[in-house]
Amino acid sequence: MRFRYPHAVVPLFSTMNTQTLSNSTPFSNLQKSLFLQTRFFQPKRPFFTVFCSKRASKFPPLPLKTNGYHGVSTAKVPRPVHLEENSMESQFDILKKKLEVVGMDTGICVPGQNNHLLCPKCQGGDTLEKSLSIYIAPDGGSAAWVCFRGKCGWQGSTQVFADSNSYSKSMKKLKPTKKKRELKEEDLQLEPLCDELVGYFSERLISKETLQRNGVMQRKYDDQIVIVFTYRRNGALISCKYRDVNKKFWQEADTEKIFYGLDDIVGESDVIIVEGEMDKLAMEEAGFRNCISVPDGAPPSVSSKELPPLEQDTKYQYLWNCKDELKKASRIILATDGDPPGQALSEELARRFGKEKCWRVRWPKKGKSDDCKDANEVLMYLGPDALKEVIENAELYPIRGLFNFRDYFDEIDAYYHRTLGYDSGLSTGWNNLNGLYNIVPGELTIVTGVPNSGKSEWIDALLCNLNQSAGWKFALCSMENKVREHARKLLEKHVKKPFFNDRYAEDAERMSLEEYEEGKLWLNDTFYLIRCENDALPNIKWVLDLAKAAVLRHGVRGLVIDPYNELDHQRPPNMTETEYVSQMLTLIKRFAQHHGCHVWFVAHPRQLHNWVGGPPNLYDISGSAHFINKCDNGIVIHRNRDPEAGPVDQVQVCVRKVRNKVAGTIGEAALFYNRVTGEYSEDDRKR
Ligand SMILES: Nc1ncnc2c1ncn2[C@@H]1O[C@H](COP(=O)(O)OP(=O)(O)OP(=O)(O)O)[C@@H](O)[C@H]1O
Repeated sequence: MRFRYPHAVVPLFSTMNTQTLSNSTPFSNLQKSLFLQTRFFQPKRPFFTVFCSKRASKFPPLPLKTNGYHGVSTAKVPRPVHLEENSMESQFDILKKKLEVVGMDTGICVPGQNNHLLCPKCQGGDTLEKSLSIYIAPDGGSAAWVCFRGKCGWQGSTQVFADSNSYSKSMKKLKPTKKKRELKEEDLQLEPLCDELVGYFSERLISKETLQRNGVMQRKYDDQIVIVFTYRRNGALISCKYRDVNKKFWQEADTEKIFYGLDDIVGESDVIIVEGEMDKLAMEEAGFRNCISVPDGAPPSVSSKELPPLEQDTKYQYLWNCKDELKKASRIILATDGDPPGQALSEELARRFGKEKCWRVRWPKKGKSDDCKDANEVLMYLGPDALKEVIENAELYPIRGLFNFRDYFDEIDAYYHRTLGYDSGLSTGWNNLNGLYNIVPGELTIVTGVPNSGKSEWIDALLCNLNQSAGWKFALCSMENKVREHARKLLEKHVKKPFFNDRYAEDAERMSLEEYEEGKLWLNDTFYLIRCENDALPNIKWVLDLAKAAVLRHGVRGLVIDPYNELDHQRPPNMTETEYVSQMLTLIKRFAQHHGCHVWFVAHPRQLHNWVGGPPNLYDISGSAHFINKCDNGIVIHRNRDPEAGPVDQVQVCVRKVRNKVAGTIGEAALFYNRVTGEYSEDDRKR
């Protein structure tokens, strides 16, 4: 069926659903039944058929665009190369001729201002009112007009040349002069709903009482009948929205856009907002009168732009022009459609109301898989109690960056059921450290100790253990190690044999060539080196960028930065070292958490005066107390160098800070260092 809009109304350009009734309701035979009833009104035409345009004019038919007349002048009229001084007059003459063709008496018209004429469409009604306001551009090249009579509302525009500059100017000029029409019910010839329409609503579970209380009417256009939703403020008619059998909507032109049902929310603290009049009526059936509907549907998507100033927020003026009615509203329940445009509308409304004031609903399932899409569907498929439940169970509108624990329940469940992996930490491989220190992905461990205490050796041994037990791979940024020496140390730990048969190997058997070759493959597969090839010092950002690449490309689970003082510290002159360290550790922690990568960061203690050989304190780390403040774990590696105090190969692993009690606690454990292979063991007999 073809559908045409009358002159006095404008189609809704929103994404409002235009499905046919038969598609959108469970009463598939409804449309058919309505058609069968057509004889009641017009024997030969279907009831609710297309809506005719206004009665034929005495003027020749004009090609209509949705907003009125455009066609006459938009034909491709060749534009003169240039216009002479007196061209304005000639343009204006052409324009006047065009306007006369559509019945305007332009004798008194003056360019550059609004002129008031008798409307050729409605002839000014009984009072012969000069209701047509026509603005003619100062250069006489274009005109735009509107009839302010409620019953007419004819509007249009024309221009002398298709690409006339003055055209857009005159259109703009007309806009502010468009005053909102005051509707009179008697002019619109609204009628109470006929029994058939009441029946149609009752099939959608909307009662006659609800229809009457909400002023739902009907209107005849020649031989057509459509539903009329009356938009009122303080009881006065502000606008009308029409709906035909095909679920096509249009509105009275040049009327103020307001929420439907506005009077129902005056003084209410809870306000429900829906996306259509039917939903507003459905809410009433579920016991909620404090509900309003937006007047013109939903946008296709959320705007990526900043909110415009109020006066430029044209699409949402209906939200700004009811501040009084919304004065008491402290809770806005957004119950727009469940489809993407409906959700975009919710977001746009929430942006304007303030998300902290907003709630949202979840539409329940109507069948095995499909969700209800709006309030009327819930009413029809599940009944009023279900709709009531939907509103009562409205949840807080999400605010970016503000969460509740429910948002994380999946993750917390996985933590509880230990399916996340290594949440209590991965064992270091030394049983006597199990209660003290375990490796949790995404944490930062600071390792310190006096020079030569074995910090680097112990970390290397730890990495070998983690690789052996869990297959973890690592990125190494070890500035003090030559690559070949670092390879030797790691291979010795892996093969458990010395690299050379040198003095340090004592009488231990050297690793064989096969063991060495196998070891090389393991080395290559397990460690990724972050090094500045030009002898420059790496800065932390550079290191973390490469570590990120190692995570993404090779799946590394750990990063070693050894040591802090070998990084290139580009500390700005106005920044203290404390501030600098704080920022650097924030970067490292962010990297660790984001990539679930454990970071070991080696930092030296400052020069200790009066040092008597004991392990240093974490607060002794050179640079800043932030090392201990910001890390998740703090470990001091210390070894005995006094033969009289005990075995000199004994190493103390002093766990001085553990933030996560699941992963360990403060304490100390002793390990024994095997000088030949670089291995550490908890049992001195294994040396
Ligand atoms: N418990 C130990 N007994 C004997 N020698 C050890 C022990 N621990 C480490 N070493 C030796 O000390 C040397 C330095 O070890 P390592 O590089 O791990 O120390 P470090 O604390 O990292 O030193 P620096 O702070 O200078 O970087 C190595 O030659 C290593 O073999």
